[in-house]
Amino acid sequence: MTLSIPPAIGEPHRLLFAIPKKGRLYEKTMELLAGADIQFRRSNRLDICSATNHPITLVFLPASDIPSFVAKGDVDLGITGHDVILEAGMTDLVDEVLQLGFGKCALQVQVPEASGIKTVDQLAGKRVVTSFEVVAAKYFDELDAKLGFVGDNKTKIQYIGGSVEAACALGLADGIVDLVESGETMRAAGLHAIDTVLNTEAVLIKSAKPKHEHLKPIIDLVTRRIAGVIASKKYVLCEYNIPRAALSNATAITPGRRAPTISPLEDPEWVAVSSMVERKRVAGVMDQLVDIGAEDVLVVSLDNCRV
Ligand SMILES: Nc1ncnc2c1ncn2[C@@H]1O[C@H](COP(=O)(O)OP(=O)(O)OP(=O)(O)O)[C@@H](O)[C@H]1O
Ligand SMILES: O=P(O)(O)OC[C@H]1O[C@H](OP(=O)(O)OP(=O)(O)O)[C@H](O)[C@@H]1O
Ligand SMILES: [Mg+2]
Repeated sequence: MTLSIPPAIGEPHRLLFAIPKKGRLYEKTMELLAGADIQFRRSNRLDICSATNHPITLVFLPASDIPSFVAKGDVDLGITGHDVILEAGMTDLVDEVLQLGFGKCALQVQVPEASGIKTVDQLAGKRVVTSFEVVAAKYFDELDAKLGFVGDNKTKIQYIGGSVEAACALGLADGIVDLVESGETMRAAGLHAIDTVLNTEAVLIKSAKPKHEHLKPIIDLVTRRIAGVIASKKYVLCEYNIPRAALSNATAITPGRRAPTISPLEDPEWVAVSSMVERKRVAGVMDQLVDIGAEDVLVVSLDNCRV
């Protein structure tokens, strides 16, 4: 598809694409845009800029503001965390088009290791500090209801904007609800997790009721390109030679996405096979292939692809 020269910002047929302006999602989102060949030059400190090779305007926003901008159709596409969409109460108003494979972490209930609290039932009714007050309130409302806690006996949720892990040591809370990836922050604060509220990763979102129907082709193009970048990180190409007699066993090990490519070799007893394999499975796949007689097993990284 050929796209016309971009008109100026604000012209109606430019796609507005919201990008996290800082934090954990920023670097990976920049890599994704580069992989999708969305080129731009952002002036220092400016939060809006035009792509130079597509009719797209990038808007740099806090990750937590992106769901409501997209839900209202004020921007057409956005990248943010699944957790942020739930916290903003926007699940019904935005479509999560693609899971992006980064920003993976879990929202967990944590208590001081020294507290003796082992279950969320023991924490219920006490003080909980979090940046996720909506999600945490829903979680503890359900728990309080299950335990029959009402009125003053209900769990007290208090919002703070950051450094949530310090709340227990400061005497502000008996437990917290916060994100955990490696667990380093949690352990450094002397906390341990007693339950997982949700798992999250970065997602590409669009409005469930888009304002600009005529932008559908460029939305689809960007979505396909980003899907291609993600697939190229998720898969590798595995190539090997195998005796014809072992081919059916080999293709069971490497079935590919649709089907493996099988090519004849000069030696009629042998064939060459080429197949996409999930990167995280590839070491085990290579072991199995060698076990059934494969030779010259090669693994090739993908720069980009369309799936
Ligand atoms: N440790 C982490 N590992 C992976 N993803 C994370 C982690 N922390 C946050 N995220 C994801 O990134 C989203 C934005 O959080 P982040 O902390 O990067 O933004 P921020 O709080 O606006 O930035 P900052 O912490 O720099 O002020 C979260 O909602 C979550 O989806
Ligand atoms: O399990 P870990 O790998 O340690 O990651 C978890 C930490 O990452 C995020 O904090 P961030 O660094 O964004 O700082 P913030 O608390 O100021 O937002 C999150 O709020 C946790 O504190
Ligand atoms: Mg943060």
